[in-house]
Amino acid sequence: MSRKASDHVEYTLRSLSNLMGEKRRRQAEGSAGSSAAAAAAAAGERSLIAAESCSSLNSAASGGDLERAARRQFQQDETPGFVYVVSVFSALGGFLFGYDTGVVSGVLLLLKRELNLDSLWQELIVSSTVGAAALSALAGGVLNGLCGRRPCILLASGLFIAGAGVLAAARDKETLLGGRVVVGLGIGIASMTVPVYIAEVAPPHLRGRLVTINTLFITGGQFFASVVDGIFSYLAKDGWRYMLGLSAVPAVIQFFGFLFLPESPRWLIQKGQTQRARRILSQMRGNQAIDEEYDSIKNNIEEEEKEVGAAGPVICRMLTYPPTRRALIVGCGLQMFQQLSGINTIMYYSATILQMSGVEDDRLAIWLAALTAFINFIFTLVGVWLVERMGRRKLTLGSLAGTVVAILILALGFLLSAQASPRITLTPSDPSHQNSTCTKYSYCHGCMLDPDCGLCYKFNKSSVVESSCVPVDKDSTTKAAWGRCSNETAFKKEGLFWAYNFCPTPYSWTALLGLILYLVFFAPGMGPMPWTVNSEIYPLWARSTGNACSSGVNWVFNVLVSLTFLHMAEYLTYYGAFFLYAGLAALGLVFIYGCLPETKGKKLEEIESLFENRLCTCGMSDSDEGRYIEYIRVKGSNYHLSDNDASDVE
Ligand SMILES: O[C@H]1[C@H](O)[C@@H](O)[C@H](O)[C@@H](O)[C@H]1O
Repeated sequence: MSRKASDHVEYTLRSLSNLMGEKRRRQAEGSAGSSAAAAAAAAGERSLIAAESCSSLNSAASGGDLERAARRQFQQDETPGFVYVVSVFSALGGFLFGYDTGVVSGVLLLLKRELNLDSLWQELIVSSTVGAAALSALAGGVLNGLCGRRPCILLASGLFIAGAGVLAAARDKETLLGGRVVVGLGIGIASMTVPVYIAEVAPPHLRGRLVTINTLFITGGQFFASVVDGIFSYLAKDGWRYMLGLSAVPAVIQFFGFLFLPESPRWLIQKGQTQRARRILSQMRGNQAIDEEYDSIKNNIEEEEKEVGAAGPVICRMLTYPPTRRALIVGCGLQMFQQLSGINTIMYYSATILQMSGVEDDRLAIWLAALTAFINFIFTLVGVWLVERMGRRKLTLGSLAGTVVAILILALGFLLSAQASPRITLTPSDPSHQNSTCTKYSYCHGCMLDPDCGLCYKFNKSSVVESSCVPVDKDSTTKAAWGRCSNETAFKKEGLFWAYNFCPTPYSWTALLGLILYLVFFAPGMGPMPWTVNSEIYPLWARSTGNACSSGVNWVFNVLVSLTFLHMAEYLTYYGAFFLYAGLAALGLVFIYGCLPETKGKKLEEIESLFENRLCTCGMSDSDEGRYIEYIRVKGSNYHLSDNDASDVE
């Protein structure tokens, strides 16, 4: 269709679920209102359905090209590049979230020697950031509601810049701890604000994809951090300053970018700044008329205020109003199960899993850990591609089902390795004459689970011989504290090997296979969907608070899982811990199957209706009532544009 011709085309969007909602509302008012009104609504609905089938037939018979051209034009009109620019600038918050949480493992390798950090301080430096993120994500809800999304993103990037400065210049561990807390505060605010902001500026057919880009930036940040860790690990002195300071660069870009970028139009409408909201909305929608969207946001806000009232703290109103209570349960449940599936222990533990499968060199293990982060990143990209094709529900279910299988393979790998664990044949005596626990183990498996010990051994063909369990060096896990394996260059020359945290067995590849499968399945769905779904399931008045709570839940479970993993591994062994994660992930699968409705393609204002009925409907709500039908009218004829399928309208 030529540009000139398209100028005369009139586009109309209709939503059947709006009409359904209206009908339901009228029915609820049934006894008070007249039955004629309900009949009229039903008649309207029937005629619309009739129009749908007629127009489908019509278009199938004659208007294929015209329809396709109209779709294309419609989409072009709907999505100006500005929406992408705004989304990418906000997603830099996700990048910083990923970078600052990911970079710390490389930092610690260098720092613990330079500043003499004991394990308590190392733990403090890692968990203080995650703990601060949990607190600020919760506080971010109030800030978002009061000041808007834009000031919160600016605040987060300001905190990232300040934190990076403090960390790069730190002279002692206390300053470092302070810097990590500041960065954590930034991460928490960014993690809850960015998805909300993107969801509020994006058009419905692109919303899932654009919000998922934020998670792509998170995993991109984690990957970039692992590469930076690899590069600067060669710089023993001050390398960690560069690792930590580098995050200031994207933070400064985001801060200055956001000085020129707009506030969310939905938040502005809620605050009564309607002129500004209209201006920004038309900037975001290009040539497309914004009246319908504007009216629908405004009506929704007014209706919500009538239904829920404006008195009392938002969280209390959310908990007493069934649809938002249900949405909150789904949102927090998703975030909880994301963390309980063990993603961060997999990421943290990847170097060891890789070592188990035969990678002996420490440096190589760091680079292979970067490869793990890369797989996580690339498969999140697959999620960006799939989210508008498969929808959130199918993608999350498929992803979690695959994740459960992958964790089982991983656990099985550890189990087989434990069973095939080599016997310890030598018990050398401690030169300091102190009784070390290490020499008491008779199998490698016990030695591996003790964080103070490692295995020194030789290979005869492919079996382990002359093995001894001895204390690990306090400064470097790559060698023993004393004995045959205490001098790295000498023991390698003698054909000896040192295994810390793993046992050399023929089954190690099973764990490696489990690790790769885990990331392939987890990254496209369970990684991004909890963030994406949370950004869309709450009505405007509850959106900041809902996202604050669910992000808080994510961070709290993140701390819980990472802090308990090593203890769990000690008490339950590694395979026990992974069988437990598999069980928790399977529980999550049941929860998601029962409770997660499909939100693809729906306007934010329509999603609330998905939670109007009882919570666990096993996805039924996306079948009939929730059907979202868009129409375009081309020169007076109705063309059926999409029926729950935004994929073919790009
Ligand atoms: O969605 C993200 C992503 O999957 C990251 O890789 C993970 O580290 C985060 O904890 C999670 O929230």
